[in-house]
Amino acid sequence: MALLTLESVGFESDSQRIVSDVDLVIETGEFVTITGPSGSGKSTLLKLLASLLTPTGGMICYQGKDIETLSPMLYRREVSYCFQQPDLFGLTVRDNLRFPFEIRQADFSEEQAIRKLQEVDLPAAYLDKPVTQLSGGEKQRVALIRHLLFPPAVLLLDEVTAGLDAESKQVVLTLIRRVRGGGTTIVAVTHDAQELTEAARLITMEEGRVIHDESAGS
Ligand SMILES: Nc1ncnc2c1ncn2[C@@H]1O[C@H](COP(=O)(O)OP(=O)(O)OP(=O)(O)O)[C@@H](O)[C@H]1O
Repeated sequence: MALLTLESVGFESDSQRIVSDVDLVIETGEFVTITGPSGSGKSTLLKLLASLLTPTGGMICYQGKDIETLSPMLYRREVSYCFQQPDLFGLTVRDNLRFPFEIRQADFSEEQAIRKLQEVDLPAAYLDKPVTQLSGGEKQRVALIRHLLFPPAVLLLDEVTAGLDAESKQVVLTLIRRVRGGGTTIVAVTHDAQELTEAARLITMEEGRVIHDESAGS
């Protein structure tokens, strides 16, 4: 089933065309990677999908509905965007993992939070660790599990393994595989060769346009 549909999507800023005429259909459960040279518009396309930017041309539909007509809060629960730089807030890991419960007006489950920490090889004691004491790789692991405590329908990953140490990268890739196995649709911007081999569909961008769109093995 078509989950996300892009029709002639474009984005201009200061009269500069950053994304031009992108037509794509992303089906439920797909794992798509977007690659291409620096400055080719990959992150901008992902931010358009996340509704963090609004297309200046064309339309993006989620389950057949123009995303501009959907509640931003509800859309962001369904379609979760992870930044390259982990966007942690508050004082501790607990503050971050409590957030997804708060926005759903649900009681915080320490057990669920600890289980998620363990999924990314972090011990239960990390719950009360100050975020300032985490390494870059640990911050990214916490940022990712914050997005996954309540699994989204679509996970948008913006170079989440870039700059990570080897151990964190493997932990993150294992997590992404598990998320994929759970049926979440994944769209990942990456330059990383290993991450690229994980995907079933590879989209290449150049100068704001999609120049290749192929399924693995095709
Ligand atoms: N809001 C904006 N206003 C003006 N220019 C922008 C804006 N966002 C991005 N750009 C420019 O658009 C181009 C594409 O940026 P984008 O970050 O999408 O590229 P990218 O393919 O993700 O690059 P990289 O691989 O280096 O992260 C760049 O030249 C960037 O400077």
